[in-house]
Amino acid sequence: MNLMELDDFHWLMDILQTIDVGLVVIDRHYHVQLWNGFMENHSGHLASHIRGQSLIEQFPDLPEGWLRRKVEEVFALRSPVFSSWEQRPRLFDFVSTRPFTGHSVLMYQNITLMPLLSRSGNCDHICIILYDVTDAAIGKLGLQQANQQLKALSITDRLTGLYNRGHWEECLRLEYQRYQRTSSPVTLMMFDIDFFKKINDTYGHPAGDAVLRRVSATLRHELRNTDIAGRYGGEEFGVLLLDTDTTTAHAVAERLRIAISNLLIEHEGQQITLTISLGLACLAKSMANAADWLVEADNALYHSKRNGRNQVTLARPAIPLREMNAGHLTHC
Ligand SMILES: Nc1nc2c(ncn2[C@@H]2O[C@H](COP(=O)(O)OP(=O)(O)OP(=O)(O)O)[C@@H](O)[C@H]2O)c(=O)[nH]1
Repeated sequence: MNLMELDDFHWLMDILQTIDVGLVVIDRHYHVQLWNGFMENHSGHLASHIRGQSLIEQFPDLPEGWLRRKVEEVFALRSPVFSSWEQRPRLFDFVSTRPFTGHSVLMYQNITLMPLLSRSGNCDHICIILYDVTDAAIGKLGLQQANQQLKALSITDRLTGLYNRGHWEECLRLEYQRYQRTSSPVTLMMFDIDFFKKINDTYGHPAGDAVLRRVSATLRHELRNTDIAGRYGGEEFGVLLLDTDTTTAHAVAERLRIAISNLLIEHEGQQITLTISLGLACLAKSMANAADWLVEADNALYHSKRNGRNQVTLARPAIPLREMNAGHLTHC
């Protein structure tokens, strides 16, 4: 090596040592041959101590199975392999201190595994290149989280926490379409608080809001996770009871009716009781679209209202469910 080449070599070594990227060279037995300054700083292991040692033994937390698969792939194909933080957040559990917030988090890493060929063309070593992409990853994750929160807000009714009308109607259309493919029973339950205007007028609007929140909480408590509940209007609610035929839907509706009629809502020293009227419509092939389905359930609900409130009616033909219990069960 002449003097010029020696200078070049020293510069290269300086660069490798100080570059803000992790560089590790391993042989076929996973023994470390090169460990640069970045790796020393973040791992706490000096190059002089780790050189010649097994990477796997020195770092028991490494994802060994994943690393071995990737390394063997690089040796076999003699071409680089890349893994982004989105596929696997990190190879080494290094802590990163974020410059702007001073907040410590585990470092997110992009990884490249590169085959190193000897002058005779053999591939007996691999270089692991490790990029600290923590800031980009945290930024992207934050954005994703903000987008999820925005989406949740855009489909949620502020007062009750149930789905808002727009999103719930979208679910109604999707369930209608799903039924065309699967024909599995699905029942729509619409209900409305009885004499809600009187509650507002007697106890005040904030008390009315408290009633709406409590009714929604009771509804959530009575439903299965798969049921889809939304606030349809002021004091009207819609629930899609999935995989539920008329008989089961009736049991759900009655349970809800009784639970609501048993509520005693305390608001600023006042005790409020209430009832609801319900309508059920099991989806049938004869219904031309989701709007038809909704009309059927709404008609059943208004039948309950006209018939004295605090009761359940099944659509087509409108039958109060008290009669169903007496043996007049009609399926739609
Ligand atoms: N507190 C409160 N009241 C609301 C809200 N949205 C709608 N309302 C009220 O709900 C009441 C609905 O009254 P009506 O449509 O006459 O129905 P109702 O008094 O429940 O009578 P029936 O449905 O026939 O039993 C109106 O007074 C609305 O102002 C809300 O978000 N909060």
